[in-house]
Amino acid sequence: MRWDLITKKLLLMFIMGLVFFILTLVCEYMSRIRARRHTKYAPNSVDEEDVDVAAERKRVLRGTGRNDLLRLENLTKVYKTRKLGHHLAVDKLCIGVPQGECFGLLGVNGAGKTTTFKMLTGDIGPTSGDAYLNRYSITKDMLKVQQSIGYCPQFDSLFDELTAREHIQLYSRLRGVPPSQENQIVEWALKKLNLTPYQNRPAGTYSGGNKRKLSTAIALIGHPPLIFMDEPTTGMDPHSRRFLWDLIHGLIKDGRSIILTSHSMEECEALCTRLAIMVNGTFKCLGSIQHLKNKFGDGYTLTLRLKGPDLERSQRVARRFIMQNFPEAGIKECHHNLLQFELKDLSLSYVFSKLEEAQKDLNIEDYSVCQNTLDNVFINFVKQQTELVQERHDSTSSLPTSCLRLRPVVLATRRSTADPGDEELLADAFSSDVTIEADDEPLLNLGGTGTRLTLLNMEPVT
Ligand SMILES: Nc1ncnc2c1ncn2[C@@H]1O[C@H](COP(=O)(O)OP(=O)(O)OP(=O)(O)O)[C@@H](O)[C@H]1O
Repeated sequence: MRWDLITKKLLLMFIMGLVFFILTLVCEYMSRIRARRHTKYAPNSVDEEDVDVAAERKRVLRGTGRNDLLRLENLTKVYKTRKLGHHLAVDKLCIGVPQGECFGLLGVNGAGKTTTFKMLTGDIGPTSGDAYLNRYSITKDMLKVQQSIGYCPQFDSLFDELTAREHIQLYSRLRGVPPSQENQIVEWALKKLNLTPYQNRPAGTYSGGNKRKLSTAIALIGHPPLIFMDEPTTGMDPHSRRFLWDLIHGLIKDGRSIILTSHSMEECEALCTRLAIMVNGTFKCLGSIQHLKNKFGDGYTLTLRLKGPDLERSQRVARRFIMQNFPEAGIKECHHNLLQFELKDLSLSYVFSKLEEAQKDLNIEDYSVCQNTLDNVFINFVKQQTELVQERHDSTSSLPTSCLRLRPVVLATRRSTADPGDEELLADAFSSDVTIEADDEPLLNLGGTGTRLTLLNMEPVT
């Protein structure tokens, strides 16, 4: 009788276990199907990528870059968010970075730079693909990888109460510096980053620039062969910036490799041996600065500022004139009284003579013709990111979808200090440097200003 009861209970437990197991399998299957349905893959597939990016992919995957210090093989990250489902932040990156190279990662807010760093430093795991540092895999030997890297994160992760000296001591111990060498390392780091005058002050009292210096000092402890620097000069004055650039040059000469993200072309020109521009998690171009300038920086940008009571009409007339006289011209910007065109294969004298002739008839206030630089190349690539972000936002909100460019009309800062002037600032920033965060309510990140505004409503720009 008792055995009967025990057998029944065991049978019941087994059946419950089986049901639970089947339910788990069903849930897992459903979530995979949902993931596949919701994951937004970048429109630019590997087949359509730039020849230099494709060549690097081939080189890395063929194994020719086996001796590179850092190797990324199809590194991919998909974030899972409540509002947007699955969001592809980094898409099959392939790159090899040899010893002694400073590699620049450029891209607007939200391009996927920090996510790439986070995967390489073990902050988050990749969804697929792998990366190797000194042949150690980030998916299998993260501890070994972490021993060989230094990381200066985008946001200083410092303890307000600790001094610079205490920070360096702390991280020296964490990195396993022998006690006999600790003092020497601390003095070296303080001197190297010009922090000696502040060594005994709590880090909470430092200026933004000195905090960045301390974060850099921490990244250098233990002499790592590879250092990740996420916007290292943000908040630094020009003098401190030059100082840090010299330091980075010294590190490269020493044979260390550096992966740097920056929003400054000038910084990349000063430091990077090669760079890649990242858009929507993929590389859009890759190579030395000179190569990218030669490849993408040709032609001119013609900017017209129009005047007159009927700007719409002036715009129509000006566009017709440009298309008739410079049929190869492509429109770049059309905003209020400003029109921008890209001109190729035209002599400057021809452009100027035509414009001088027509200046009055076209209601042109003033105009300029300038040679395209790497900045223009960057802005052109970056527009693709802004447009995709905008599309994503449109598809997840009830905002008007007919117009790509939108102007924010109701704003509130994250803090409760909404300033009416912000609206103008935001309208300006919106066309160039904007992120709508995927995991939060729509937020606009005003590049450089550090301001984050919540977007409550939008209206199409007419
Ligand atoms: N924890 C997260 N959950 C969901 N989505 C995220 C998360 N972190 C980042 N993202 C999204 O992934 C994309 C890439 O973000 P990432 O921070 O890597 O960009 P970034 O190029 O480093 O930008 P920034 O220049 O502002 O640092 C963005 O669309 C961002 O909204």
